[in-house]
Amino acid sequence: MEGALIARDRVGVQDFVLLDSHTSETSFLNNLRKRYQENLIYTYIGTLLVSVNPYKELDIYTVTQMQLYRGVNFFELPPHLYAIADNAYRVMCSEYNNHFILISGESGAGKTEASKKILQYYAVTCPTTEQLQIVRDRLLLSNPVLEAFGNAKTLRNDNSSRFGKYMDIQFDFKVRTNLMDRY
Ligand SMILES: Nc1ncnc2c1ncn2[C@@H]1O[C@H](COP(=O)(O)OP(=O)(O)OP(=O)(O)O)[C@@H](O)[C@H]1O
Repeated sequence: MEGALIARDRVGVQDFVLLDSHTSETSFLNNLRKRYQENLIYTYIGTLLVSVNPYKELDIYTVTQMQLYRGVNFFELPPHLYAIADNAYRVMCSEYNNHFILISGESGAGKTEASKKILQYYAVTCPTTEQLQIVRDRLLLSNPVLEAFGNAKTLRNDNSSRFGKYMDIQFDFKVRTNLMDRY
């Protein structure tokens, strides 16, 4: 499964830095198009992740995929949001400092969906306790409430967020250190 996934991802280059003509816009777009046609929506530029909205459900957000990316070094697996999320978590744990993930793009690019997928990743893969599970469920359920009040249909996006979003996820140090060996 893992081998097939990695082989399938060898379409174009996984990292724009590896393009022969890395300063050419045409090569950049060709690589993006080639990968997109194979449903490979993620490509790195170093540690930055470029994403193209697939506008269809892809089977790349399963729990199996989450487990695959958990604790694995950034460049060992095909580019994915989960690699970004996992890397931020691991570096936070090892360096004892705050990290942020900045998601930007035009309306309809997929920012909101990406932020939800990152939350889901943390919900599934991070050490937890019974009490934390309640907070986690509330956090995930807060999205539909925010969207009910703050989203609207526009020409570009049927579910456009009409507000900026800042999410602050705080991890409990004790839980983290107690359960760190499981990570
Ligand atoms: N990874 C994805 N897989 C499948 N569909 C997606 C994905 N990302 C986005 N979409 C589709 O594209 C639509 C628009 O995405 P989203 O609302 O996340 O865009 P946005 O960048 O937050 O836009 P806005 O700035 O207008 O709020 C989603 O409602 C969903 O149908």
